[in-house]
Amino acid sequence: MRILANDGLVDEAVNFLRREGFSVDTEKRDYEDLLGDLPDFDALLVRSATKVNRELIEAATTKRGKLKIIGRGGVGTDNIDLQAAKECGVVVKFAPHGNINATAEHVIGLMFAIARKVPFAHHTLKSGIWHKARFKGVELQGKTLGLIGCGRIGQAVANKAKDLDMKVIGFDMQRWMDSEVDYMDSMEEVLDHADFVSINTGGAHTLIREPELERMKSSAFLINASRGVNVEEDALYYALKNGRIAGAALDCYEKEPKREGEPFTSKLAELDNIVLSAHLGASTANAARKTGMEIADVVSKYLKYGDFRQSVNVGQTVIDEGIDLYTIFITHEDKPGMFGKFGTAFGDLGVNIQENNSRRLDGLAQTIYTIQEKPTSEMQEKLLEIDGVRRVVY
Ligand SMILES: NC(=O)c1ccc[n+]([C@@H]2O[C@H](COP(=O)([O-])OP(=O)(O)OC[C@H]3O[C@@H](n4cnc5c(N)ncnc54)[C@H](O)[C@@H]3O)[C@@H](O)[C@H]2O)c1
Ligand SMILES: O=C(O)[C@H](O)COP(=O)(O)O
Repeated sequence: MRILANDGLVDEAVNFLRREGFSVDTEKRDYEDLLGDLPDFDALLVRSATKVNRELIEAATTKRGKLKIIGRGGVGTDNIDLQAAKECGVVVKFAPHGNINATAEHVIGLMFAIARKVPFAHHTLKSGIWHKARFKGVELQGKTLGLIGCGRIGQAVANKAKDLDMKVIGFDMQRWMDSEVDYMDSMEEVLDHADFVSINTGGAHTLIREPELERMKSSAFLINASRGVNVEEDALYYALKNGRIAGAALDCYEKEPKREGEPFTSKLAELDNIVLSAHLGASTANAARKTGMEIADVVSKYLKYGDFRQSVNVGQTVIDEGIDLYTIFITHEDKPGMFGKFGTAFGDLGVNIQENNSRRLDGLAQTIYTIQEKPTSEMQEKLLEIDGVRRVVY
């Protein structure tokens, strides 16, 4: 099977996939080339740069199109049309663990950068001018960090901030046990009290507009290493220009260039109370290795064994399907044709099969069918009539 890694993949992951028997192509394709080439690949691996829209997915899944899975080497899947993939029978998986620390460290780094004005001091010294009084900063110790979104990355930021003697408050609809976060009941409460606000929700919603910026302390800093869309850039521009808030540090933007070396334009860059980085949260060798290995592993497992774990557009397990399910256990001879007969028996009884799992016993097989109807004695008898079936229980 063929895998296209369109946004790069560490050598270790490429080698792993080759050892697993896949052929791996890492040559980056632009959109037009992808449209033509993708139908010949079984899997597409991307980071955030490649936009995988409906047109591309449909083109790759027409009758002869082979695309079966899209793997996102990272967390955010907002660059992939998950619904189109679902409609076309393409599973999307992600690899959310490898870049937690890298991103959390970047958030803390951005907080220091904006609080101590390091980039501005660096810039003036590089241009040959000594400024000391102008770059008086603030310390993080004793300040309140307010997290909007307290998931994997938010929690990691909270732990690091605690080690810096910060107070950590946060808002999330889901609360982690044993968290360093002092949970608030609303985002507004966080905005009211925080000296540093860090967005870590991801997703496609705009959370910070003018009213939210108005609520923040005038001495507060906003950090966004989540997604550009989470903060309305126009509103942020005016809040920074008018001194409504003290500063901001951004890693993500409403519009991001797709390729290395492309121009970046934003009026935010005119301001001198903002620090900008080019979506660098996950850009460490460690994160690339961990994330690359993670996505290679879960994509390989889908193609080789039909394993749905770490899927984001379909249930990872039957439990996630959200419907009433029942199990029926069949011990049978391990020979060809058995599953066809089981399928026919269930079909004749009008029973919809959700999933079946099977393991070899000594000379026999143990199969569990997960079905959408409650098992009955009629079902049991019909299955027992099949030649080679030893036992049926439910
Ligand atoms: N800058 C980077 O390079 C970089 C790297 C990795 C991840 N990210 C971004 O960080 C995001 C978070 O990653 P994660 O692994 O922590 O994801 P996660 O799913 O573990 O955490 C996100 C949390 O945000 C919460 N949330 C969602 N909407 C919310 C809202 N309106 N208000 C409050 N909470 C809300 C969710 O309940 C969840 O707990 C990713 O989705 C991605 O967009 C950026
Ligand atoms: O969602 C993510 O994992 C981050 O935004 C990282 O994106 P990248 O892999 O393109 O650096």
